[in-house]
Amino acid sequence: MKFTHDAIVIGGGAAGLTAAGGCALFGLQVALIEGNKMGGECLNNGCVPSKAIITAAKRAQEAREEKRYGVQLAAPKVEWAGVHKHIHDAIAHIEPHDSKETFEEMGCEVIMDYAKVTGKHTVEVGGRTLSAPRIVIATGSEPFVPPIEGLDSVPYLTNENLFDLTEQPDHLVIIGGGVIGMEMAQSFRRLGSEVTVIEPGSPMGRDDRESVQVVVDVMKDEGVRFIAGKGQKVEVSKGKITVHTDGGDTVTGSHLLIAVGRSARVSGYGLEELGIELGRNGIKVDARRRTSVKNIYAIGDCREGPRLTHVSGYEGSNVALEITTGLPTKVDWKALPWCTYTEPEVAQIGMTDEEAREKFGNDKITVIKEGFDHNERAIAEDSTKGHLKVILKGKKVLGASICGKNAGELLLPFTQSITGKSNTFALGSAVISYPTRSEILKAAAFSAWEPTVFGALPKKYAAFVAKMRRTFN
Ligand SMILES: Cc1cc2nc3c(=O)[nH]c(=O)nc-3n(C[C@H](O)[C@H](O)[C@H](O)COP(=O)(O)OP(=O)(O)OC[C@H]3O[C@@H](n4cnc5c(N)ncnc54)[C@H](O)[C@@H]3O)c2cc1C
Ligand SMILES: NC(=O)c1ccc[n+]([C@@H]2O[C@H](COP(=O)([O-])OP(=O)(O)OC[C@H]3O[C@@H](n4cnc5c(N)ncnc54)[C@H](O)[C@@H]3O)[C@@H](O)[C@H]2O)c1
Repeated sequence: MKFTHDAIVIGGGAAGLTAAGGCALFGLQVALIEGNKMGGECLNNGCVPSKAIITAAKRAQEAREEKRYGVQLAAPKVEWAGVHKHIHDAIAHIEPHDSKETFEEMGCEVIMDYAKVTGKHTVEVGGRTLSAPRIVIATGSEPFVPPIEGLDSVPYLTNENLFDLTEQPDHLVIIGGGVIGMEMAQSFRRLGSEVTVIEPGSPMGRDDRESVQVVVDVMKDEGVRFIAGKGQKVEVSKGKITVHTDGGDTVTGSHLLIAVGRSARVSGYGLEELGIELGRNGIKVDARRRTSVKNIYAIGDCREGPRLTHVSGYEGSNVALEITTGLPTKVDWKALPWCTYTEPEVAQIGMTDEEAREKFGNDKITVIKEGFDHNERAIAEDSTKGHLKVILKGKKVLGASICGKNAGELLLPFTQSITGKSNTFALGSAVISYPTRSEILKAAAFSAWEPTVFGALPKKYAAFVAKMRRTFN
């Protein structure tokens, strides 16, 4: 078969951009296909707008504590148009990093249209048939909308329209106390909306219990109301939305946000027809991110597994490396970090206390806990809420849970403790929680290695592997 490209990447979000960019920098012929907006969820409806609103909310909260440290601020006056502008300015500022032009400059052929996988090696897009030895699916996920009675006749928000609100909600009712629910609950409350969160289990269920409790207490103090239960039925009357829970509670608000998790985008573009195996919520992949059709990879939110921007980026670069070098490249989650950007932040790397005890048994695990109330910088800054917990098996670090100001920035040393690698190459390829300032360290280390990694010799080698693959598949 004569191929049009060396690799075809479907999806221009964090996962697809990293995979396509990586392959192109090694000199491969890459087609990058995006049907909607370059940058995907993170840039347009996810991390960037959510972190922008968190910033506006922090500013309002700080001003609310009018008199502090002998300094007086005026009480906050929130103008929603300004908040909306800040959110969209942040998106516009970052947009060029992910643009069609940027990726064309890197050497990709960028096609703005929806793609369909039509065979093991073929993809149809915009009336053309493209072919390549390797295809990468990076189609992402969308908000899961649960089967709640009445929901189809009630206007509701998800992360796809939340950041387009042109007026501030009087009372935002949020179904789901996961990561989105908690970050948005605190933000809207701080900006002056009444907020109620409906959550059946423990909020932010994947995180360390003690850390989550600190945040829940802070949010309750700030006026967020929590209702234990599942959203079961919703109705709208005179512009107000009422949610009934399975526990018999009722709450009426002006706006409703659904934040109960994600659905992987797996249908409507040829996967079923090709017999690619699907799991409960996403494409099934092996440790190398190969699907059941081995020359087709699936990375990022569309496959089963963790759904985070830095995870999408990590998988994208792993797959690019495997495609260009021909060497198997497995993912490793031992040192996976993540952070929820509430105030205080809740950051995690590796195992939590509970996970380690469950896996190795109570007697094998030691947990060291240090409170920020003994940290003199925290005392001077009057931000002593929270702690650091290091989870050890013997002297080996299995994980760390941090709750406190800028907790996400404190994870990096534990990446090195868990992996045992600390040189600049390791730093340049470390998985770092997104978005944190710590990423600048990785960027600098990566830049130091860039001329070597994408130098003439590796490119020659990649060209040889690509030629072999075009000949022998
Ligand atoms: C509100 C919110 C806040 C978040 N905050 C954070 C955070 O702070 N930190 C963090 O790490 N993660 C965060 N996330 C998660 C993060 O946004 C996702 O994990 C990440 O964006 C997934 O990237 P992806 O490339 O896998 O998928 P996506 O970004 O969804 O990209 C997939 C792309 O594929 C395109 N596509 C789909 N089908 C086709 C097709 N057939 N043909 C062509 N194109 C197609 C889509 O249009 C889309 O652009 C947040 C998510 C949300 C919703
Ligand atoms: N800071 C970050 O890294 C960040 C921020 C936002 C989102 N994200 C990513 O976005 C994804 C989606 O986040 P999310 O908050 O939608 O999902 P989530 O999985 O974090 O939380 C969903 C919550 O909804 C609850 N729930 C389910 N059904 C319900 C019902 N009927 N009524 C009430 N509650 C119900 C669940 O118990 C759970 O706590 C996650 O994969 C996350 O990784 C990451």
